[in-house]
Amino acid sequence: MEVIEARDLRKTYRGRAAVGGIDLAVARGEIFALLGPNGAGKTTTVEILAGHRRRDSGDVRVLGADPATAGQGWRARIGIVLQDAADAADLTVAEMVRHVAGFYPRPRRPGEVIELVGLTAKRDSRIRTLSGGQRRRVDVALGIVGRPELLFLDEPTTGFDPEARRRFWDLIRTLAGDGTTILLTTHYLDEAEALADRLAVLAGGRIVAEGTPATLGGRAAADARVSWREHGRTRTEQLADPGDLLRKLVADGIDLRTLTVTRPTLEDTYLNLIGAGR
Ligand SMILES: Nc1ncnc2c1ncn2[C@@H]1O[C@H](COP(=O)(O)OP(=O)(O)OP(=O)(O)O)[C@@H](O)[C@H]1O
Repeated sequence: MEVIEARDLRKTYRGRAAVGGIDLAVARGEIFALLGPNGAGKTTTVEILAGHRRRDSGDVRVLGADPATAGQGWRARIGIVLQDAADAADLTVAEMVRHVAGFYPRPRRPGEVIELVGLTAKRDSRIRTLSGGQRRRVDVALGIVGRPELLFLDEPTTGFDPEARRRFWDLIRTLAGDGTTILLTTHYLDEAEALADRLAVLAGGRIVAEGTPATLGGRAAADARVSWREHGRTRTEQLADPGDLLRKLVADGIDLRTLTVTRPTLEDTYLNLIGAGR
């Protein structure tokens, strides 16, 4: 059974469609990424699926229940890291994590969670004294402390330094490996590529493409771009199968240190899709 199922999900704000009829299916243990430009409808979608916002129409099942009417027992099974996380004022990291752990029937140990997000050295610091990236790590800690079956992450790594981001990726992979289902939004294409089993690109409230990072938008079948230096000039050719050209270049004795063969990056593909979606 799918952990998240949505059919023809719609939400309008003052006559403007923020989500204009999307279908989603996410299986248990899957990491699913929602990509899309600012205002595409990602947060609205996540908030509806997490039971934080009412939809106008569409069929939605999340962990077997309708998020619009599901109760406390259902809420205890999900974890949420939203964009505008709560302001924790005067509590320390450890106090806050312990406090939130108290809402769940089977929480992780607060010390373990603080360690997982790399905040052990800051456990007794007041949250308001932390840097932006450190506060975001507290948000992630609060999202996972309840040992959720399903975790919603809305731009979770904004403000993370590169090391914290890699550490977060490892954490997400470990959680998914243990069977946690994860729906995340991100503007970092490398993050989507590193983490997502599948992803969907939203533009203007609609899904314009869906697939794996390797196949999205026909990426796997895209032409290769071959570039090399010859007679002091850079030459470039784009072609489906570069085999013959490469053999010829080798036979011609070109300087192989100048040779590159590339396919469109996920970012190239994404930008193409967004352009096409407008
Ligand atoms: N509470 C609200 N009232 C009115 N309009 C809203 C509200 N929340 C979102 N919108 C509008 O709905 C559209 C989708 O917003 P949403 O926040 O879902 O986009 P997003 O893809 O998450 O963007 P971002 O990448 O900037 O976070 C936008 O045009 C936004 O202005």
